[in-house]
Amino acid sequence: MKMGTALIYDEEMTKYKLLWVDPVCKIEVPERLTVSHEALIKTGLADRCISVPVREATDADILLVHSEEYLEAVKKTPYMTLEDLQEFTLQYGDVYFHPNIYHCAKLAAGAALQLVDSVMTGKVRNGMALVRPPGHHSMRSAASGFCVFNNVAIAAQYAKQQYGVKRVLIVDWDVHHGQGVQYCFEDDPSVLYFSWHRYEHQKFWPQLKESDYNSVGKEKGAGFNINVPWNKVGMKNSDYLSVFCHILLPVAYEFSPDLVLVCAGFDSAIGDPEGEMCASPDIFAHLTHLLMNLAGGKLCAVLEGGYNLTSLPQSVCQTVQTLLGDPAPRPANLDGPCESALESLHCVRSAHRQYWSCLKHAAELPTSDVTTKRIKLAEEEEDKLKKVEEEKNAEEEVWPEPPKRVAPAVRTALVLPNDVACPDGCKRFSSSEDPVIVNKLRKNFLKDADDSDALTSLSSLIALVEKMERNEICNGLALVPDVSMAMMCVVQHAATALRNRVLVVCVGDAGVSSHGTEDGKTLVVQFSNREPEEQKCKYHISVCLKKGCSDVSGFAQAVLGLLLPLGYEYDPSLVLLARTPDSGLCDSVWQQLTGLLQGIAQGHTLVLMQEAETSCVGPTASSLFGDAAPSLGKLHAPLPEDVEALERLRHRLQVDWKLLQTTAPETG
Ligand SMILES: CC(O)(O)NCCCCNCCCN
Ligand SMILES: [Zn+2]
Repeated sequence: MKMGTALIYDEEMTKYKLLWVDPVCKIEVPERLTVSHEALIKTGLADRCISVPVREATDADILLVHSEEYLEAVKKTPYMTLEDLQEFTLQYGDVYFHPNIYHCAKLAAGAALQLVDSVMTGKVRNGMALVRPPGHHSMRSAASGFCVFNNVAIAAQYAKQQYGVKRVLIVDWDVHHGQGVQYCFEDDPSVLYFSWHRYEHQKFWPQLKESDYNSVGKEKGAGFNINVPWNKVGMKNSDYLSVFCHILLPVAYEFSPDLVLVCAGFDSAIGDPEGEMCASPDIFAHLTHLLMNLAGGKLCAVLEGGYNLTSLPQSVCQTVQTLLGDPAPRPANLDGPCESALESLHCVRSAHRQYWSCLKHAAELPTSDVTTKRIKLAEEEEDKLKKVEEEKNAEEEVWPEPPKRVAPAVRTALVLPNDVACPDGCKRFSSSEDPVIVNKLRKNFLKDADDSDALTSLSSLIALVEKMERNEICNGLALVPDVSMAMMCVVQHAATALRNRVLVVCVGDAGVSSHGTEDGKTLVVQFSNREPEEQKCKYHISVCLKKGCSDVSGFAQAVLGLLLPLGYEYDPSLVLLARTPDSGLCDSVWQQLTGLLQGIAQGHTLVLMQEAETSCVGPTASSLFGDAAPSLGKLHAPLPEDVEALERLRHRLQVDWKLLQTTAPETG
């Protein structure tokens, strides 16, 4: 059952603004909210959401995070004169007050609480709250960075108190460090806070030492605070996806949260005057998708920053459209993370290797910090030159409108033997016996050409692939007599008919054809417990796990840290996911895999299973249909030999596949 997506917005939160001259604060304008909401309406996305009203956070709600003296002080601001407001503002940094901002700050925090209520009571699956003032900089007794109350921190404490939530993941993709959130939870192991942020070696606001990668949390909270500093501007989609695949997702799956809160700031998108990054708005479709199979899909996104009135609404729409379950657009040319991002990736992974078993084998920090210093000096030289360059063209950033994301008329089609029931919501699919297809199949594939039910299922399969190629059907599942033959048949058809590439993911020991791997039309990634003979080529990758796919955490780490980056970089037009009965894969892991892979190829995932596996039809169909996969629960440590094998494999493949890199190449 697909539950809906909540949208929380109230125009009252547009009714405060900067009343005096302050160049730092002038970008935080009411139009940020109106253009975002209007875009959701214009695109028809708002109508597809469940509108949930805001409410005012109560004093008790606010006191979950803030001190009484701070709350009492803010309570006085509605009655202040302009001079008093300016006076009051001076005690804080990079923030402004207004007679109506206290009211709006209660609504912003209340909106986040309404979102938590809607998700935790099962009224909706996920949702987004469009709010201002933002929250993640505000601290126990201080406003900061346009923030008055810490909306997301309050929501996390509220979820724990009201719903007994054990573990909350907070993902902060805003381009600024949410120091307020870090301070609130740094000794709290029940809240994992992840933030990336423009840092430039502490030169960028709020210029805190504790925003660096070595602030990992304190006491019991050690390991539960992850800072990814961007020491350069211009970070792109590859940089963001690399950090998700090699830091956030492996740790998030090990942590296994009961609820995911997103500090959804969009100043990390291209065109933003604060971030000066180069990631395109559609990247937020992928970031959102990659989080949607955690916590059984319970995801609350709360707006933080975002100051470019063109990229902000585009990014908001990309996020909401993904929450609604629409397929993500294909990621434009991912060319691998930049050197500075790799440096940060390496530092973060090594700072956290002692806390997370998935990072256990991350490379050590560069021993001599001479290296880091040398890199820094080189970077500073380079930056000075670049700064001149940037001044010139900062304002003229242009980027293409994100591509239209049309959800096909039919989401999931199933090719099943007649005696197998079709799960509700999905469409049973069988093709009209197209003589052309039938003859080709007879000639090329079928040993005994009169094997009619093989013929039927294969010709239906081909017809289904063609409908997916025409985007008339999003994804599909086929129960076939022979998985290897069906795979070869689809791959051969795809190689000729489909304009584009096919990613073949094979779980278990089915014989896999290497057709198309020599010229890159096909990328095969096979998971099994059999030691591969020598690695065939760049496009035929065998992942050997000691216990095959039956070891949940080993398999999960292989999917997150190897398969996903490969799939994103390869950027196929079809994902063929085949499993054989010997795979040893449990349903929930299989559903996670099926869910995650739908972020690739615009969701065109075709699952092939042996006819005997009828018990797996239901779980597979629900994942293909867009239901969130069940949580895997806390992951124990993967087998050391598996982690080492994965690290070796990743190290060898990263020469060809840039998104597999996790450390900066040894600088000469
Ligand atoms: C919610 C938020 O994270 O977007 N607030 C950003 C506050 C920025 C403060 N000024 C920085 C001055 C350097 N340009
Ligand atoms: Zn920000």
